[in-house]
Amino acid sequence: MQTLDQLNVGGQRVLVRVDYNLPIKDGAVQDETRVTASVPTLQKLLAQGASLVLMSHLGRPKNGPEEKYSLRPVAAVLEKALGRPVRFIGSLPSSEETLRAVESLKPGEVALLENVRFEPGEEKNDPELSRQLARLGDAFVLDAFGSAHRAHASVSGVAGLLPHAAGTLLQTEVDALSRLLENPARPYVVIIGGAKVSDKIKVIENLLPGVDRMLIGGGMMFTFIKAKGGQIGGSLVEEDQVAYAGQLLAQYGDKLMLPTDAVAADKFAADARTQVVPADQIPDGWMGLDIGPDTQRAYADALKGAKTVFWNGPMGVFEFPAFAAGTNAVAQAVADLGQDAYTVVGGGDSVSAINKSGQADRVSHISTGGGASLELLEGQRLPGVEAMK
Ligand SMILES: Nc1ncnc2c1ncn2[C@@H]1O[C@H](COP(=O)(O)OP(=O)(O)O)[C@@H](O)[C@H]1O
Ligand SMILES: O=C(OP(=O)(O)O)[C@H](O)COP(=O)(O)O
Repeated sequence: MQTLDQLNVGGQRVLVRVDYNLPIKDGAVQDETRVTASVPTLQKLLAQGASLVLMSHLGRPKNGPEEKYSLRPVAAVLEKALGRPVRFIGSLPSSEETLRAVESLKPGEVALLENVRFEPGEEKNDPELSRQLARLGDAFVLDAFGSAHRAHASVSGVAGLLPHAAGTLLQTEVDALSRLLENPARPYVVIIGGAKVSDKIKVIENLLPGVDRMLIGGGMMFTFIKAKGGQIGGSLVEEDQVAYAGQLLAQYGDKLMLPTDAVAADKFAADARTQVVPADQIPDGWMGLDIGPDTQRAYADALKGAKTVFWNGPMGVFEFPAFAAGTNAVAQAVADLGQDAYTVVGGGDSVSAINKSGQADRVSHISTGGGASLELLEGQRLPGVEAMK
């Protein structure tokens, strides 16, 4: 990839794609890792006398602008992390209003644009949107490792239209994850959970041949349990992928570990009634929101002695304390491996969870990308990385 040193940005306006898709609850940012991780790149560009136009997505808005997906709360977080004012530009990134606003930036000034996914062309990688975004800078820097697997206008589309380079976060992440690709020390254990089941179940097949064990938790578990004929009540499931999950179990059953028990809830809420049940016997009207105590012990045992670990996706709905025990138990087991293992935890919510558990300092690498890391680990070329070559 081209590096920042290969760009001469003094006096220029630099368009920077960051990943500020932060976990936000009731308007409050829950975890700032993705912002603080971007600061070295931003400081480096500012030190060279550039002005900065930052763009990111937040969540998955489907119908244009919506207040709950606004990046406005992130501007204050960035201001604090950067120690200088940040101008939030609330108009659509492609609009003339945004162009006029960024044209008035002076060297050393920083602007944050509104959510690029409010633009219908963003996820379609619409060339017209890429052209409009390219007007906002003299050069383009990609530092959004967490989005590098998306061939979207603000990630790869705009790169072809401006002199470009990878930011230091993107570079550091690719280097840290490459260690997992090149002869990982064994046993190598991968843990997958979370809620983005349809995205992430696809990478499991390509990861399985290279790992010694894969532990499944979170919302991911129920598609597998259903494939085994289990009863999953109202739990998260990807019906289209049940047959595929069955094939994976038939081929790799010896490597794949599934939960034996789960914490079931009578509603998706912090104050739900709960009960621990066998993971394949979730009653009708109930949903599985965490792995149970037997599974926590079994997963901690499976992690003992591991020399390489990659974890993406919380084991349960850790945002509610009643469903955080599974995630915390796995965080503890990964952290307890200490210096004897190379341990990587990645993903917006997974990082938020390990920070909350107090174990973050004890893992080798905290990655800002979940899906991006998984795609890199299964050997795929990431559109963002390719665009920076
Ligand atoms: N059993 C479950 N049912 C529904 N959602 C779950 C379950 N377990 C975990 N989750 C949710 O998964 C989300 C994180 O998933 P994901 O985005 O895939 O992870 P990451 O951001 O770390 O890549 C969390 O918000 C968590 O509440
Ligand atoms: O949070 C992200 O991915 P992750 O949950 O896999 O870490 C990235 O910002 C990508 O978001 P997307 O999966 O909606 O494209």
